[in-house]
Amino acid sequence: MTKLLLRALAGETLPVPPIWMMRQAGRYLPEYRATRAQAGDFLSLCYNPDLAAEVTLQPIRRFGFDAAILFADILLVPQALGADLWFVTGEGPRLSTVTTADEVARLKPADQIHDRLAPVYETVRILARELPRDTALIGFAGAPWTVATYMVAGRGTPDQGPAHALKDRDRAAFTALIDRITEATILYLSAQIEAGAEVVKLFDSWAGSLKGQDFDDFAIAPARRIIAAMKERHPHVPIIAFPREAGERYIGFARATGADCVALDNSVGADWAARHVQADGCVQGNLDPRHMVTGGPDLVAEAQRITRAFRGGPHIFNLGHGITPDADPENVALMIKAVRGA
Ligand SMILES: Cc1c2[nH]c(c1CCC(=O)O)Cc1[nH]c(c(CCC(=O)O)c1C)Cc1[nH]c(c(CCC(=O)O)c1C)Cc1[nH]c(c(C)c1CCC(=O)O)C2
Repeated sequence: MTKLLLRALAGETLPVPPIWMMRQAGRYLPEYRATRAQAGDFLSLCYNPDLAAEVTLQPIRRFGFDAAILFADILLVPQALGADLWFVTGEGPRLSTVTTADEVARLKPADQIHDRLAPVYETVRILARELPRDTALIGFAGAPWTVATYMVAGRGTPDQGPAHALKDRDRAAFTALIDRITEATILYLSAQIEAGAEVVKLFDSWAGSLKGQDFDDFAIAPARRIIAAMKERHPHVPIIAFPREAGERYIGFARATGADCVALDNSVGADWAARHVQADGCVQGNLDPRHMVTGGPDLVAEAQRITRAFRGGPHIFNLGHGITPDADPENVALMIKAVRGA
């Protein structure tokens, strides 16, 4: 029997949707915090294949999710392209910045990323061996726009202002940056698939800040290019695209990019998305991650409402964004029970 996640991605309408959670390996789990302490810090954990595989498996053991997502980070690609990367505890990522055509040109060629990323491929190989037979393995990368917002600003920003400024001031340099990330992403995802990833997901967390033609040029076009290259190299590997906060632009996104599934954030209504997005194929989402903190009957009611809203077509149950460190693991168990018993 094929894995539930792969059946949903192939377009099958299932009586009970497969379920997994963004950031399911993370700080809300005491066993994650212990393994991270053993690794020393977050990046050392990402580059330690045994420990990265261990934290990937922890939520599978505890909750029995239908999918595991490789433990790594979208910012490993900029680092492999030559940017300095470090994490400031309690604040988030910091990178050396790329803000001129010269600095873009000085990044490493895309085909030189593999030395740095080899430990990630090893993590995938370990997982492909060790996961339970019913659990699908998801690889991932950041989408070029989202990765570029961190490379230009050197950190996370509330409005992606620095990347918008570069795009508006020097569109050629910005486009060259997007192209370099796009090429690296194709090679990175292909290597993950060759190591054993069965599905890949593109995280465009800041897609919502692109408006009008910019959304077409920097959210749709790079995703379409990556997906076309992946379909040529690995035609049977499904691809999930997550253009977070795309709003109305979720409509037609799967057709425009070739994605097999569109992941929805929790700012769109499930009934609306069932009508306008699921009509084109599989969707993933979209419970507000706040419910993992607050729990109770509201959590159960919302999880069941979403499950029922998407019941008429292919659906993967997930949160609308990552689970937060203040979440209670008991609420995760409650969510799974609500969805599987809905
Ligand atoms: C924007 C982005 C990043 N990383 C990622 C995104 C896109 C998705 C999203 O919007 O959340 C994606 C990501 N990051 C991580 C994964 C692993 C797989 C998963 O469990 O989903 C994935 C898929 C681990 C992580 N990546 C990070 C953590 C927490 C680090 C820690 O243990 O201290 C984890 C588990 C750190 C990280 N990494 C990043 C930031 C901004 C931060 C700091 C914020 C935070 O602390 O939550 C960049």
